[in-house]
Amino acid sequence: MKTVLTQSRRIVVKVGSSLVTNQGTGLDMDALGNWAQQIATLRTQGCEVVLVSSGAIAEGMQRLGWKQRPSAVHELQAAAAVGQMGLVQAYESCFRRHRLNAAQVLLTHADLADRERYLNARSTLRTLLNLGVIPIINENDTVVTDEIKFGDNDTLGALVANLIEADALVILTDQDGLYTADPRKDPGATLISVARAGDATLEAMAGGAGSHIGRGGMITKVLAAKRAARSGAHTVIASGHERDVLPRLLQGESIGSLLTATSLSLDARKQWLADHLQVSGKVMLDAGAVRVLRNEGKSLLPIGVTQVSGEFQRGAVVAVLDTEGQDIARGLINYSSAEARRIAGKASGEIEIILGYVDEPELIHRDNLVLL
Ligand SMILES: Nc1ncnc2c1ncn2[C@@H]1O[C@H](COP(=O)(O)OP(=O)(O)O)[C@@H](O)[C@H]1O
Ligand SMILES: N[C@@H](CCC(=O)OP(=O)(O)O)C(=O)O
Repeated sequence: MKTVLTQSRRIVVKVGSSLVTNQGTGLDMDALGNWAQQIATLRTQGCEVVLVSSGAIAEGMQRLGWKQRPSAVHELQAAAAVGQMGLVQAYESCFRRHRLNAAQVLLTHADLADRERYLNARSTLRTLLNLGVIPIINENDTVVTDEIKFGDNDTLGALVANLIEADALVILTDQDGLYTADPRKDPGATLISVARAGDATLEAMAGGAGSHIGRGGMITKVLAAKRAARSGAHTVIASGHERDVLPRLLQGESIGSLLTATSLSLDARKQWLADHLQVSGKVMLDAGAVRVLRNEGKSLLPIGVTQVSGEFQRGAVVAVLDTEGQDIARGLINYSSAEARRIAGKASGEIEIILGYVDEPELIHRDNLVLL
């Protein structure tokens, strides 16, 4: 299992409230500074990192002088709004020391369930990563109610891993990893070092939050690993206090609990593509394009497309039809419907002349295409 994370080029790191706020006593600047330094190291090694950070509510409570976590949702939302200020300020100054820009991204469940907002979030995050910026994500607590809440940032971390097709999700917490039982309650509990993400026995071991600071506990981390595995991402649950935990993990060291995605990343991504997304448009192919897609496993080029229907944006999932109109594949398309109509039937070399720019020479890359 040593090599699993060494191949990671894009990772999501999630840090929990108890870590970020030193068990609710205020932002732990040393810890934040440490993670920023580790992330800066990963960037110099060519690894893209998205940080999902909790702690807004805990920090807000601290700033407002509240000793007890309120149960009223609007009070929690108010605390989050206050605390988020401190959180981003702190990260901003930590990353500045490494000459890295950070960006605040606040998301809700509805943003990732809605096709257009999902695509917008995805392109923004990809653009930030291309620009070398570190996106710092939290749930947009101000606008969410219980029904549309992620509720815990472990789930949000997994959805972000799906969104950006990350290779790994690293969940840093206040324990060394997943134990056979909650170590706060069972001193005999032992650490699980490797398991398969989605293994049902893990769910039975994982309990809720052991403190009043964190929300989800271990169960949401185990479920997040299962969800992240759907797009091929492996998950590590480890202690955020472990020295240089991120670079060491990416060097292949075994730290904490590794929950592996079973299928190959590409296969899993295709499965996820086939299973999880609605089709927003259709492209019809000529016989030659059908042949190369089916028999040679190639990418779909605009020249093989005879018709484009539906309205969609770049990155949408579209159905691919043969000459008879039969659904033969689906894939993530590199151009919007308006652009695709203009370049349909044209050679890839002509894309720039027609559109004035080229996003990709393929209409759908073979890695983003699944045959049905
Ligand atoms: N099987 C388990 N292994 C480890 N920790 C567990 C387990 N079951 C429950 N826990 C509890 O989960 C807590 C971590 O979750 P949480 O408090 O939500 O942290 P975070 O703020 O990092 O998300 C641990 O402190 C621990 O008490
Ligand atoms: N958006 C909330 C997240 C709460 C949460 O999920 O906490 P945790 O279980 O520590 O990851 C906050 O920033 O306080």
